Amino acid sequence: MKKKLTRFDLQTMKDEGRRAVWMTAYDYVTAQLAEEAGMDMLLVGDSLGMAVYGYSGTVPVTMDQCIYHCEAVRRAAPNTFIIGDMPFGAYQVGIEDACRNAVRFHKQAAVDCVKLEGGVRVAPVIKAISDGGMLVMGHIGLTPQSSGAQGGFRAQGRTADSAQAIIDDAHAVYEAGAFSMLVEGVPPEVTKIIRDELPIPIYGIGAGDCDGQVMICSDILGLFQAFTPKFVKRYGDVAGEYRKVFAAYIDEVRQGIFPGDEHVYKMVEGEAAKLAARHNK
Ligand SMILES: Nc1nc(=O)c2c([nH]1)NC[C@@H]1CN(c3ccc(C(=O)N[C@@H](CCC(=O)O)C(=O)O)cc3)CN21
Ligand SMILES: CC(C)C(=O)C(=O)O
Ligand SMILES: [Mg+2]
Repeated sequence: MKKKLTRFDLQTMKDEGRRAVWMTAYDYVTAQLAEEAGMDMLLVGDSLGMAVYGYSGTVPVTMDQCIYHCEAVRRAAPNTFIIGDMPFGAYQVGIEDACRNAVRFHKQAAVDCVKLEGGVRVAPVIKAISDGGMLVMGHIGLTPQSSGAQGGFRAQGRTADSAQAIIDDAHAVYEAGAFSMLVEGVPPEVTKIIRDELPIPIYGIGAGDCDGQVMICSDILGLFQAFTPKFVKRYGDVAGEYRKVFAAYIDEVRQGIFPGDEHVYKMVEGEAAKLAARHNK
C-alpha cells in the first residue's frame, strides 16, 4: 500500500531533484483514481468554484464548499498528501479568523496542509497558522483570488520591477514559516531566482520547471470547456468521451435498445406465473 508523504519526504524529493506531481481533485471518484495512479499530492483547489460550480472566478467560493469537497477527497485518498485551499474570505478578515478556518480544514477535513494566496501582505497570517502547528503552503505570482487587483487572470512578473515584487513575496512567505510554495503564472527566469534563493520546495503552475508541478484536473483531462490557460497541456479528450457516451445512451433509450435483458431483475421461480394468473382473470 502507498505511504502518505510527509513534509520531510517532499523536502528530500526537492533536495534529490525528484519532481513532485500533483493536481486538483474535488470529488471521490477522481481522488480514488489519482491515489491509485500514484499522484504525490492532491489539491482541493478553490478552482472548484469554476471547475465544479460554474462561477467565473474563485472569489464566491465559501469555506463550506471547500470543506465538503476536501472531506470527499480525503475519504477517497487516505494515503495521499492533501492540500486544503483556503478560499477568499477565509483569511482576509483577521488573523484569529484565519487560524480558526485553518483549524477547521484540519479537524473536519483531515488535510495535511492549507494553502493561501499572497506574499508580503499575508506573511503575518502564514506565521500565525504555522505557529499553530499547521503546515502552510504559500501561493504567489498569479493569484486568482485577487484577479480584480491583477487586472484579470494574467501572467505576473514580466518586468524586472514586478518580478522583484514576486521574489520579495517569496522571501516573505518563506520567512513567515511556509514549508513550500506554489508559483503561478510567472516567467521561468523569475521562478529560477526563487528556487535558487530559497531552500524549500517551489512548485509551479505556468511557472516553468520547478520542484514539482500542479495542474487543474479537468484541464489535463480535456474536460473543462470555458477556457484554456496558456500553461495547460491536455493529456486526453474526456469531454469527447462524455459526448460519445451521452449520445449513445440517448440513442439507445430512444430506440428501445437499453435496457436489455441483462439489465432487468428476474422474478423468483414460479412467481411470475402466479402473478400472471391473478391479472389474466
Ligand atoms: N480550469 C482552470 N484552470 C486553471 O488553471 C485555473 C482555473 N480553472 N481557475 C483558477 C485559476 C485561473 N487561472 C487562469 C485562468 C485563465 C488564464 C488565461 O487564460 N490567461 C491567458 C491570458 C489572459 C490575459 O492576458 O488576459 C493566457 O494566455 O494564459 C490563466 C490562468 C488559473 N486557474
Ligand atoms: C493550482 C491553483 C491554480 C489553485 O490554487 C487552485 O486550483 O485552486
Ligand atoms: Mg486556488
